Amino acid sequence: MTIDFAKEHPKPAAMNNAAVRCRNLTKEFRAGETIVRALRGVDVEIGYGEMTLLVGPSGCGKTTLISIIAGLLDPTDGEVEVLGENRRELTGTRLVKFRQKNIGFVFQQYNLLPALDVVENVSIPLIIGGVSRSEAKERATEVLKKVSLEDKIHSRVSQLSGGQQQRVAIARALVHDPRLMVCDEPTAALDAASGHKIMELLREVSIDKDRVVIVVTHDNRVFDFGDRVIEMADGVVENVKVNQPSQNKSASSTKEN
Ligand SMILES: Nc1ncnc2c1ncn2[C@@H]1O[C@H](COP(=O)(O)OP(=O)(O)OP(=O)(O)O)[C@@H](O)[C@H]1O
Repeated sequence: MTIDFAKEHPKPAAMNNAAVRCRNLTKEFRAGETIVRALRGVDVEIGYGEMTLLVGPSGCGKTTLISIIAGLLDPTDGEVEVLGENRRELTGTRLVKFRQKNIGFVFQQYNLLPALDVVENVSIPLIIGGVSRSEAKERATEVLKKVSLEDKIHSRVSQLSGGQQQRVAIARALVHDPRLMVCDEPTAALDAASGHKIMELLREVSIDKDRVVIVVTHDNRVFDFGDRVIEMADGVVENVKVNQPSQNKSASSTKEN
């Protein structure tokens, strides 16, 4: 059996300097006799220096798309170019090194290690990349200052609020200075004020001509933060909305969480 909801969708206009380009991207998962077409021909471009939101109903393929872009999943077919590299040519050790150098992934459930303190959690990507423990801790402390957690560096993650844990996860994704940050539902578990703070932080990260931030979200409270909002449905891109700069909200009135 094949689950498919084929529709015709126009190709978007080409961007001069895209950080991510997907052309006719497909992804199929096989579950026994059933093939699920999670992506059914995605055409999309994402620019540098922009915060891009990926929105759409549950099961429309958002996590699958960002997982392919971040090199965590292989596509079934189609073309993907990420930061100038053809994804097809990134395999094995090359792919692992590319990810370590260029990609920061923020998971919805944070995926922090409870046995380690905050600074140790944030140091992990550097230590895996071969940086000494002392230098890793120094650099992790610098990033934790940027996310306003310098007073929590020796706390256990279980002692932090949801918003603070999300900031630790963002610090961990940022610590190796990746050019591409991918965040899966970063505000889903947070109250409005904490969610605003997280989006403000991601916006600051995205304002860099060499950097890209992609945020998957269901959370319509944060839609105005995106420079570009890509709407997906049934495994394809349905619509791309470009927000005017004035529409991108400031969260100056946000409370401390
Ligand atoms: N490993 C897998 N094996 C089989 N089917 C999968 C797998 N991963 C995802 N799918 C299916 O692919 C489709 C797209 O899933 P995906 O997680 O990308 O959607 P999503 O838009 O991120 O959903 P949500 O917002 O609920 O996280 C769904 O039908 C899902 O059940």
